[in-house]
Amino acid sequence: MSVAAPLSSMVNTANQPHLHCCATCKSAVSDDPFGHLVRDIRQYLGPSSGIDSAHVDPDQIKAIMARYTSNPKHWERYARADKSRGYTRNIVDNVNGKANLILIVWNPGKGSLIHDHADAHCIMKILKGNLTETIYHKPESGDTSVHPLEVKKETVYHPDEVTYISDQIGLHRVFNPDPVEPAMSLHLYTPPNAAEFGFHVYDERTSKSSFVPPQY
Ligand SMILES: N[C@@H](CS(=O)O)C(=O)O
Ligand SMILES: [Fe+2]
Repeated sequence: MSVAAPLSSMVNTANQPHLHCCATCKSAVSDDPFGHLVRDIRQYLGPSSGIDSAHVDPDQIKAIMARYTSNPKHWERYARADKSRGYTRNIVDNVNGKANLILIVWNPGKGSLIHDHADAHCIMKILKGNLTETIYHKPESGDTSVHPLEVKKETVYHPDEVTYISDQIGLHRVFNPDPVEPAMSLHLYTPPNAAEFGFHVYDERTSKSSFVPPQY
């Protein structure tokens, strides 16, 4: 009488993607942790396109981003760099129109201008290298007096750390302090206001703001 061999002895699984159960969505997923992160964000923000930032809990998105462990193999296909710019924004997903998920490559020694976030949530996770974030107090609306922006906080973030900013917290500037190596970070903006309506940059010495229209 023959006895059925266990499945594992009959199938060579060495080159197959490993399948396991997704703890969040309870379905089988292949071993694609970055894809899984994107799916978890999509699932949290929901499949419909009704947008209301007040209904989004940034701590939930921070937690989703925090439980992903960065590995360049997962996301290097998005990490396009342009040496002629300070940093390059690569769109990963539009989360059903509810957000922009963007992988930024920061050239060595380069950073963003001081900016607001167009009344949206911004969650940032470091994927590679270190990034310095300087947060500034946002001038009162209607305050046209000329004075330097006041620094609220400066922090150096390391791989896999996650941080959050909104216009309620302040303005910020992000900078790659490494003189040689690029740094990478993942940013989620929800709702995608800056891309749709524009945002403001600020002069550090005068606090004067300038509107930056959406870039198409
Ligand atoms: N919010 C900036 C990047 S950063 O400085 O956080 C942008 O999307 O261009
Ligand atoms: Fe920002």
